[in-house]
Amino acid sequence: MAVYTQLSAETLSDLISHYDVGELVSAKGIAEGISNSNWLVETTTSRFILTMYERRIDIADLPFFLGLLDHLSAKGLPVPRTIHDTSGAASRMIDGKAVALIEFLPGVSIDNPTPSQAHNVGAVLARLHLAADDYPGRRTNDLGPDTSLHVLEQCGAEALARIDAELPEMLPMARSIAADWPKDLPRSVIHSDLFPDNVLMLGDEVSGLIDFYFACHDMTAYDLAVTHAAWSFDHDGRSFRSDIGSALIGGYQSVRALSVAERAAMPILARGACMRFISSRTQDWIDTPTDALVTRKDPMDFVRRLQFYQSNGAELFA
Ligand SMILES: Nc1ncnc2c1ncn2[C@@H]1O[C@H](COP(=O)(O)OP(=O)(O)O)[C@@H](O)[C@H]1O
Ligand SMILES: N[C@@H](CCOP(=O)(O)O)C(=O)O
Repeated sequence: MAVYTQLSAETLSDLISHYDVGELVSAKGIAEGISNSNWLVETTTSRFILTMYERRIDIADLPFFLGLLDHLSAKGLPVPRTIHDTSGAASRMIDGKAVALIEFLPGVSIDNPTPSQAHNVGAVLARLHLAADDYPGRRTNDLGPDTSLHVLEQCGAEALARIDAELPEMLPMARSIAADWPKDLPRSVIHSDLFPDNVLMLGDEVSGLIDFYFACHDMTAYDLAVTHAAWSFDHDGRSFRSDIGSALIGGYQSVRALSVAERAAMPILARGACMRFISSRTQDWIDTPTDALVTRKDPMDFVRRLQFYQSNGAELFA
């Protein structure tokens, strides 16, 4: 579940009265997601998503995230635009927490993509990179390979072994990824968390890209590597779907060709992408009480993916 905060009907009505969107009809908490509280809000004029920012988001970054939604949406990407309140503000505060109202987009998240769907996800990711290139906002990636290494070192080998006997093996791996991380590849604003649950689809078409709250400036090929790792395996990372991986990269390259250097870097970028999710999931695993109303995500799902890339990355991206 992801409704961390209960909002009364009066609070919601009062909030909606600050926007030019009609009157509140209903607000339903959305179970999906783990970081923020989300409600599907219906007013007398339309449907919206109301997000309350709860965890991992520095409120100072909100103008970057919300401005990016409007920038990409204005360029024709399937990205929700933000609804500004009657004073022109893209976010408001409720009891010390920031909230934003954004456009509701149709579509469903896909668990088992077809190659055609994966192709279209790859293509829209490349369009996103091209469209974001002139976005004036700046935000550095604070979840790069040095952070992954630091997080795992802070947890320590003993705590890692308590989660899984194989997890401590990720410490030397994280060191080598951080040491060899490429630096001179093309950059833009990247989504950096384009998992299936952050893509809405209608049939084969991508109808929505959501959850830009890890977006930052970084290497575009790294974003493709994150997306490849998130889409091309079954749920627990035990089996690789080569048709999906190829379709994703083919779709990306139908819009933006990878350079020779980007292609050569894909194996380490894919390992680094896995390490980023191993480290955040490990940290959450340790920090989240077992009785919390949030389902913890297993870091081992991405250890298996990383091991796959370690063994097969060179041929896979050749
Ligand atoms: N603009 C949108 N249009 C339609 N549904 C949305 C939109 N934004 C979020 N959702 C729904 O809310 C859920 C959680 O949103 P998300 O931004 O992924 O939350 P979290 O940051 O907590 O992971 C999504 O899985 C989707 O069902
Ligand atoms: N995609 C990440 C988790 C990030 O959480 P989100 O709900 O904000 O997308 C993972 O799978 O570890």
